[in-house]
Amino acid sequence: MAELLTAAQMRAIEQAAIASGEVTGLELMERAGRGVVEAIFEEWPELAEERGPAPAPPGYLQQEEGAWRAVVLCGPGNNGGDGFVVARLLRARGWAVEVFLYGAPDKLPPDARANYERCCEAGKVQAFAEFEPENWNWQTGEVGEVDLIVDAVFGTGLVRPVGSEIWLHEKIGVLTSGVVNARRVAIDLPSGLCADSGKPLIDTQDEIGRGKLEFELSVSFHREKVGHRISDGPAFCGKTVVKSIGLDDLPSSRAAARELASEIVRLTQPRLLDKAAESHKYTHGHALILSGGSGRTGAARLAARGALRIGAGLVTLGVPPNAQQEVACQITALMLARIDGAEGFAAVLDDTRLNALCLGPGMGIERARDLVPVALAARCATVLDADALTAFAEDPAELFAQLHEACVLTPHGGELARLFPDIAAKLNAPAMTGPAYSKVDATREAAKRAGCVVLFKGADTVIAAPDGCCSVNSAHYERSAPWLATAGSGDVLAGFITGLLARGFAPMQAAETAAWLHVECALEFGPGLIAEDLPEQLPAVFRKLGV
Ligand SMILES: NC(=O)C1=CN([C@@H]2O[C@H](COP(=O)(O)OP(=O)(O)OC[C@H]3O[C@@H](n4cnc5c(N)ncnc54)[C@H](OP(=O)(O)O)[C@@H]3O)[C@@H](O)[C@H]2O)[C@@H](O)CC1
Ligand SMILES: Nc1ncnc2c1ncn2[C@@H]1O[C@H](COP(=O)(O)OP(=O)(O)O)[C@@H](O)[C@H]1O
Ligand SMILES: [K+]
Repeated sequence: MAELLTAAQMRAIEQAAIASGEVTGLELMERAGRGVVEAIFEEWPELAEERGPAPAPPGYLQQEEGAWRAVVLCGPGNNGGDGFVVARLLRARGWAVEVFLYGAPDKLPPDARANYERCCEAGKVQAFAEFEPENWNWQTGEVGEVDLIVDAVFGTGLVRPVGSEIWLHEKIGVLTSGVVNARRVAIDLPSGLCADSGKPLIDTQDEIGRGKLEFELSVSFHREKVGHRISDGPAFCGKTVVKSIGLDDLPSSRAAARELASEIVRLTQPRLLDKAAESHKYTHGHALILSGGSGRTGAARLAARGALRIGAGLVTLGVPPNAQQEVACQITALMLARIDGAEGFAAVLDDTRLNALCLGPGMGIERARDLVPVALAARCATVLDADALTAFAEDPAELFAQLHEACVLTPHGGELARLFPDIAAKLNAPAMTGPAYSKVDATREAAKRAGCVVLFKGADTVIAAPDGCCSVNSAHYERSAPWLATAGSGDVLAGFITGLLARGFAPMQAAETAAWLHVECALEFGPGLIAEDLPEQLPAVFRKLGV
C-alpha cells in the first residue's frame, strides 16, 4: 500500500525514530544524501563514469578540465544538510562541486551544521548571494558547463512563500536556459513546492517563474509526500524516486506510522473481484442509468456501456419517452426502461433487484431536479455526476440533506465549486503559507459535509469518505494518461463506479477501483483515445490483471 505523507507526518515518524535512540538525525541525513547520489547515478548512468579528479581547493569550475561539474544549492534547514552530504560525496568521487548556502552557517540546525563543516573540509561553501549565474559566461566556457544542479534549498520545512531575495526559480532558470545542459535534481521536493498541497509557495504567480522551477528528478525519503502527487507537484518534480533511509526497519517509526494510519493518504489501489463460476447475472447486480432526452442520450449510453463492461449483471437505461427510439436503435446488451417523471421512476425503483443507480450524465438540469430526490429516497447505492450535481447549485444544502452513505459524488472542479463554493475558494486561493490547503483537504471536507464518498476528478483524482479515508488516483509519471481529458470520459467513469456498486462493492472501493481501472484503460489504448474506447479496453486490462 503506497502511502503519501504530509510534512508533519514525516516529521513525526522521523522524530519518533530519533527520540527512541534507534537512529540519529545525522545517520538519517547521511542515508538521505547517499540515496540522492544513488538515484542520480541510476537516472543518469553516464554521470557514474570516472572522469579526471577535481583540483584541490580553491580550484573552481572554470579551472576544471575533465571532472563532472555540479552546483549544489543549500538552504538553512535540514534539506540543506542533505545537500552538503551530496556535495561531499560527489567531491569524494572527483567531481568539481560549487556549493552555495542560503542563510548563515551558525544558524544551521545541528545535523546540517555538522555536514556543512564536513563539506567545508573538502572544498569551499559560498554565500548564496554569490550565486549569480546570470553573470557567468557559460557560452564562452569561462565557467564551463554544469552537468548537474542539485536543489537542496527547502524541503518539507517550507512554511512561507519563497521570497524575491532568493529568486531561486530565476537562478535555476538561468542555469537551465538551454545554454547549459545541466540535469536538475531536487532533494525531497523542488524548493518552493509545498509538500502537502503540491502548490508552489513562491511570491510570484508569474507563469515564467513557475515554469523554471521544473526538475527532471526529485528524490524523496521513506515515502512520497502528498505534494509529489497532486496539483502542480508532478509537473515540478518531473520524476519522483523514493529512497529508503531505514525507517521501516525501526520499531519506533513503525509504531508512529501505525498511530497516524487513519490519517494517512494512500495511492489508490484497486480491489479486484472475480465473477464466481456458479453465479448468474442477478448475482452481479442490476444497474439503472438515467438518460436525458432526445439528442442527449450519448453520455448515459457511455456510462451504461462502462457499467456493463465492468461486470454489472444487468444494465438498464432509463429514458424519457421522446428518446426511446433513439436509444433503442443504439443498444444491444443493454435494456431499456421508459422513465418519465418522478412517479414513474418511483414505480421502477420498486424492483428491489435494481441495486445501483447513476444519475447525471446528459440528464438535463430539470430532469435531474425531479428525479434525484426519488433516487435518494430509495436508499440504493447511487452515483451522482454532472447535471445531478449542478441541479443543486442554488441550494446545495437541500442535496446534502438527502444524501446517504451509499452515494458517490463525482464532481470535476467546476461542479465541486457549485456545490462547495467555500471549499473551492480555499482551494483556489493563492498559497501564502505552508502547509497550504490542498485538494486532499478539500475532498475530505466535501465528503464530510456531504456524508458520502466524493471523487474529485482530475489527473490527480482524490477520493475521500466521510470518515477521512482518502486516496489519490494519480495519473502521473509512469501512469500519465493525458488522453483521458476527452469529452465523455467522465461519463464512462460514472458508469464504471455504478457497475461496481451493482456488483456489491462498497462506495469507497467502487470509486477507487473504477478510477484506477479508468486510467488503466486509457494506458491500454494510448493516444487517440475517445471515450467510447474506454469500456472496450476492460477485457484486456482484466486479462493482464488475471481476473
Ligand atoms: N529530520 C530529519 O532527520 C531528516 C530530514 N531530512 C531532510 O530535511 C528536510 C526537512 O528539514 P527542515 O525541517 O529543517 O526543513 P527545510 O525544508 O530544510 O527548511 C527549513 C528552513 O527553511 C526556512 N524557511 C522555510 N520557508 C522559508 C522561506 N519561504 N524563505 C526562507 N526561509 C524559509 C526555515 O526558517 P524558519 O521558518 O525556521 O525561520 C528553516 O530554516 C527534508 O525535506 C529532508 O530533505 C532528511 O535528511 C532525512 C532526515
Ligand atoms: N490530464 C488528465 N490525466 C488523466 N486523467 C484526466 C486528465 N484530465 C481529465 N482526466 C479524467 O478524465 C475525466 C474527465 O471527466 P469530466 O471532467 O467529467 O469530463 P466529461 O464530462 O467530458 O466526461 C475524469 O475522470 C478525469 O479524472
Ligand atoms: K529541495
